[in-house]
Amino acid sequence: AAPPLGRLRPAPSRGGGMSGGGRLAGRVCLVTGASRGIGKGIALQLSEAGATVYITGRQREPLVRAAAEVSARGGRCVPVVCDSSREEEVAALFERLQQADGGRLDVLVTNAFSGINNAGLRAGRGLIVVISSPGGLRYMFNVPYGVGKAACDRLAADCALELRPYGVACVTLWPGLVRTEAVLKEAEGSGPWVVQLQKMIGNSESPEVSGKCVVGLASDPAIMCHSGKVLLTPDLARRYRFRDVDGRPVYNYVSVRNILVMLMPRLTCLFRLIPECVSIPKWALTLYSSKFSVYPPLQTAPKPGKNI
Ligand SMILES: NC(=O)c1ccc[n+]([C@@H]2O[C@H](COP(=O)([O-])OP(=O)(O)OC[C@H]3O[C@@H](n4cnc5c(N)ncnc54)[C@H](O)[C@@H]3O)[C@@H](O)[C@H]2O)c1
Repeated sequence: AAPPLGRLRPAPSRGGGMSGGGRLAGRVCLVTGASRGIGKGIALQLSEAGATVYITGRQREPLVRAAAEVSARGGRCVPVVCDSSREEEVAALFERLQQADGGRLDVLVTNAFSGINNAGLRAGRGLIVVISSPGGLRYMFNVPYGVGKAACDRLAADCALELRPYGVACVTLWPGLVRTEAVLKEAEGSGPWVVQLQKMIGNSESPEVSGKCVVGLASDPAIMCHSGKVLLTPDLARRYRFRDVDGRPVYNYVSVRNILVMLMPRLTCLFRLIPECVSIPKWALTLYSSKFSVYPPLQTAPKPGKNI
């Protein structure tokens, strides 16, 4: 329903704050669902790189608060109240972009998520980054979560094919466990799942890691080589040579060593001999989720859990 947006093209630089000198100066970006969590982390990093960042959310107050934090990083931030599951609100958002920035949109990050699929399954033009998760590979949390993530991954792959002739890249980003406000609150609870979550939080990433990934992709001259792929935050951290905002390396959640340590913590000393950079090959991950292979011996699905 959205009117077509401007194609990826070199942009004139805009004045104001750091936007004259940042890596993404003059770029116009839109991040859906950015009043908190990963969306806000991405908006913060895009702003720090000097971009104009439109952020959306359903409630004005938290969105305006987030916009103030995002602008403080140097770029221009425009908060727009918009429920991504409502067609008419999405159309109005794109209409506004069409008017305000001459219809240009360089980077679209579809992040808005509320456990329902019609919030995350829309697309536009430009560099499109769809935020998804390994829940797209196999059962995680509950049925709508997996269906939504698998659909997001497929949306990005198929859009990449159709948009390639226009020079527009479309990728999926899988963060690891992210220390969002919601995850930290969940970890304050109790129960076996919470105990497991608390252990995993030590190896989690900040919401700005996804932002650094998006900035890296938006500045990558070879971006078309990645179009259509599922990209993992630890892989992009290595490719674009960045660390988390606290200076720690981004945890490699597909590292053979890290997975073995998680499964058999008593043998940690032994597994430490395996270099962390040795990851499970992507083809093996694909086989793990193959629709034609026997599903792992789960007699019953675990009790449906909360989404992350
Ligand atoms: N947190 C993690 O550890 C983690 C890991 C991997 C992937 N992910 C994925 O990243 C995405 C973002 O997750 P998060 O943890 O930041 O979630 P979150 O709940 O912290 O934030 C979601 C944001 O989207 C907004 N939103 C929800 N529905 C919306 C709608 N209809 N219209 C507009 N905005 C809407 C919310 O207001 C909020 O700002 C999700 O797709 C999630 O599955 C999260």
